[in-house]
Amino acid sequence: MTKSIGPVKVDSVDVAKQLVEQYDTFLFDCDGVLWLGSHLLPHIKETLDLLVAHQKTLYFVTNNSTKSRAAYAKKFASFGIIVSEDQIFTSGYASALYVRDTLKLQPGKDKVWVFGESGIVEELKLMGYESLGCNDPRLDHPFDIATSPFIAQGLDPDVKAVIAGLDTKVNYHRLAITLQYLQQPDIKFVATNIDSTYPNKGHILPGAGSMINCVAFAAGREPAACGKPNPNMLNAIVTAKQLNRSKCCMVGDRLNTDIRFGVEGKLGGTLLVLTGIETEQNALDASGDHPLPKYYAEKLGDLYELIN
Ligand SMILES: C[C@H](OP(=O)(O)O)C(=O)O
Ligand SMILES: [Mg+2]
Repeated sequence: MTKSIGPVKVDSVDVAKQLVEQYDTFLFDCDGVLWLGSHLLPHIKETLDLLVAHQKTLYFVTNNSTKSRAAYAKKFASFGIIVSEDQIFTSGYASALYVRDTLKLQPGKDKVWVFGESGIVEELKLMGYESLGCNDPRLDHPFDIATSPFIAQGLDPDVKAVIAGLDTKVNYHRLAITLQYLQQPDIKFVATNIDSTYPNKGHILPGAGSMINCVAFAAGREPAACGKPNPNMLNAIVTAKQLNRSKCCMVGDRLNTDIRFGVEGKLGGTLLVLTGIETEQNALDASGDHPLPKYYAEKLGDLYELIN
């Protein structure tokens, strides 16, 4: 049996051209690949333009649920990159699809408690679901069991699911009320993604998984996680866009989400970039419990810098 070679570094024109030529569709993770927060990484626009010029199809698949697909399209536009909403898939959208298609909650009747940000609320609203929690300003007040309106009014009986995701306004009030809903066994527990951290401007910050685990631990429950590496997210994209998995390449910065998503999703290839979470040592370490990428590069912009 031929020994499979390890990850190939994209550090020459030949390898860069080989990678680009063998796939017709590229699925890009966002945080740590395209940008770090509001900082666009080097030669991203040039690389995406180069791929489009080579008739490649591009999609963007992010576990960051804080923005809706429409808001992400605006973020791309702020960098001068024109991307349509239907090229963008977020873990908030994947979670709303799960509520609609798997949990089959009734729009206009069943409500969702959101421990997360507006990206989740906006995707649920597009499907006709009312959300509670999230940006409700009453949750910004320090929790006091004697005065919390959520305790005084009691739980909303129409809430049939909790969606938990990255919430940069997390506080004890939000944790306490989310737990009250999760203590109801009939209320379904959905998580957008499991990322323990996410990269932002040279720092590694607590990710959705860190705060979701807080309420999961308190409730003694495990959520259904909808983002990468959940194959349902990839299946939804492949079906919606009629993709040929063998001609797709997943580009990401995290091994246990992006690269696992691509490898277990049987995509033709994967490219790990080292501008986010992982190091070159991690990219080559076969002893971990995660698959290794087919290719890796210092940054995505190397494709442009090598080929151009
Ligand atoms: C890290 C992740 O975003 P992604 O890297 O999937 O765009 C997230 O923000 O939790
Ligand atoms: Mg990322």
